[in-house]
Amino acid sequence: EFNQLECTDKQKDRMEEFFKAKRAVGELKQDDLVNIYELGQGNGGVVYKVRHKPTDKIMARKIIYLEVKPAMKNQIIRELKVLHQCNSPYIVGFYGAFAVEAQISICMEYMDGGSLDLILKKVMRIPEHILGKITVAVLRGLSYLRERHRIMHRDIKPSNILVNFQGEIKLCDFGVSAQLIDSTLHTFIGTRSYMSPERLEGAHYGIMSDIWSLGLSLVEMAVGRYPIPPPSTQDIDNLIKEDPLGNRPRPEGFGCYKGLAIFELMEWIVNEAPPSLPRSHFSSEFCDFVDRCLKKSTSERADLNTLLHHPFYKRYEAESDNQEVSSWIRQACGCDL
Ligand SMILES: O=c1[nH]ccc2cc(OC[C@@H]3CCNC3)c(Cl)cc12
Repeated sequence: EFNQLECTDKQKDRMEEFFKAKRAVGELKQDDLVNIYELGQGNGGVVYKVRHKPTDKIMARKIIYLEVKPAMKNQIIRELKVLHQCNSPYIVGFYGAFAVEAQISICMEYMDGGSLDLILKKVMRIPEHILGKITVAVLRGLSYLRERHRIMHRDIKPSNILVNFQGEIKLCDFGVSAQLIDSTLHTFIGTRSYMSPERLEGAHYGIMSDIWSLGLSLVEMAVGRYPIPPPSTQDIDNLIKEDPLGNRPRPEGFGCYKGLAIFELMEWIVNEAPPSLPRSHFSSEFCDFVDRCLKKSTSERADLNTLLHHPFYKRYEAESDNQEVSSWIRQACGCDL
């Protein structure tokens, strides 16, 4: 069976290409980078599309503003160096990190399809067969981080899953630097939480918390809105009936229902039943997959290995070409020229 840590020849070639480009770039310096435009905000920083002048290489640069003591800043830069060893077809490439005054810059592989939260803003929903490929990439990315680096992601959500026009799907913004995590914990801003009940309750949490976040992200991307409080079956029928293919651009104000305040939302996640997918619109394997990810008790929740043997994962892990995702991303970005 396909060991989720092995790569196809095509994936090996693409990673070799990246290493070659990275060697040409060498040591990153602030003055060698020029901003092209802002790609997005969130996760404690702003991400820019930048050009590395000496090599003309296009990169994504995340800038995090941190008022920390120099000793802590140096520790963060030192810990981020582990990213040089994080090489997988399912993890976004890393060129390097550096600090200038209160700014920490993390330079990464540019993904021209952007992050899935931005894609969701453009289309109504993501179809099940694309979510199947996303699931394969996320589970393989989580396996890689656990098997090779003994770390969990800590922040699985649509905005940390990136896609490109070649149809590749990769994870970014995982918690590799303990100091960076500590320094940014108090700065949480946001109106939604993908955190698991046990994590919200302050209990110990681990990889099983990433599984919950994956389940919640899949329900959101399948239905087309953040799924807490759970949309009624009527809501879902309206969401899907009015646009069965889920490709019409989102009308203004759609989906940003008058949501719960963030604290009420966290209370809901801890106290109420988890969201689920309606079997009327999604395959039973997909519904069962998210149900196993969204068990509130970690002892009932499926772990990574169980999910790697689930029929929903099995249905998509065999396909090795990215063609289907590539054409869907292009049409979603309105770029199928
Ligand atoms: O191309 C990218 N490479 C690495 C990170 C990255 C992050 C991005 O967006 C992240 C923000 C966070 C919240 N919404 C979008 C985009 Cl839009 C492209 C890239």
